[in-house]
Amino acid sequence: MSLPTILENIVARKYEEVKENRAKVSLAELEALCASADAPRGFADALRKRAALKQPAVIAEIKKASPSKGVIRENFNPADIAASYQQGGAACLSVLTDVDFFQGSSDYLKQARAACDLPVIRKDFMVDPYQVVEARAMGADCILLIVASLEDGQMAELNAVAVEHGLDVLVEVHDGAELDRALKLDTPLVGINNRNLHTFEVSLDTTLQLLPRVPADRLAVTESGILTRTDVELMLDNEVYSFLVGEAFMRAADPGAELRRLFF
Ligand SMILES: O=P(O)(O)OC[C@@H](O)[C@@H](O)c1c[nH]c2ccccc12
Repeated sequence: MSLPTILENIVARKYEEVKENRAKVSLAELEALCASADAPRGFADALRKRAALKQPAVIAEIKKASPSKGVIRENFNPADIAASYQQGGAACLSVLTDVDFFQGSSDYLKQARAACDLPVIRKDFMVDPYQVVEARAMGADCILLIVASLEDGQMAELNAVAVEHGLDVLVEVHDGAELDRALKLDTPLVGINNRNLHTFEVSLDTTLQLLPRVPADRLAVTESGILTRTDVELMLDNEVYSFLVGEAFMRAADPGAELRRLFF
């Protein structure tokens, strides 16, 4: 038997976390919180608007640490970073809410969203409809579905709950088989993760190889490992306008200024 990969460990922990959270706040209570939450800001629309003009549509990520890199940023104030990203020209934000592996928090998402006008994706490992409702209750505008960690039926259910709650969905793939499965969902945003979540290997070729197989009515978002102006130009030359970038910004003293420098 082979050892479980990090993705498998995270997903196993998520099922436990959902149980713990449900014992503290019931689904009915979450639904009530959704009713009083700020209206969704239109995550997919914000990206589409930029991409239609052939301008970079950047989802700027707020990430303190990751399993592959350890602590990425010490001076970590989500509200300041969010404001800086908006100044720098971001189209949307991504906030890690996973506590155990990424040192994230739902409070970070709330603080970041309150500090700007940008739509925000809850970056976490969704395995249960409870987490989708929780996402909307904390104010998220979009959720991530990672095909590598979900069955087809689960994905369809999570997607349906998201749509029902006014959330957009970014469905994330890493290879052709996952892309085929992702395309069964009726969602406009397809994320191509250049980082393999089982091995952590990063290659921008992942995006270039899968891109021809993304139908014209979907928006491809290249995710992970975008570090230099050369990386950005490679994507723009291939007509990829949507980007999800974390580390390159998080390591800069001024994350928004680094966004502007890399993209505009
Ligand atoms: O920091 P990077 O290499 O710019 O990557 C950002 C983002 O793509 C990455 O954090 C990510 C992509 N998919 C994920 C799924 C879970 C956690 C994190 C991720």
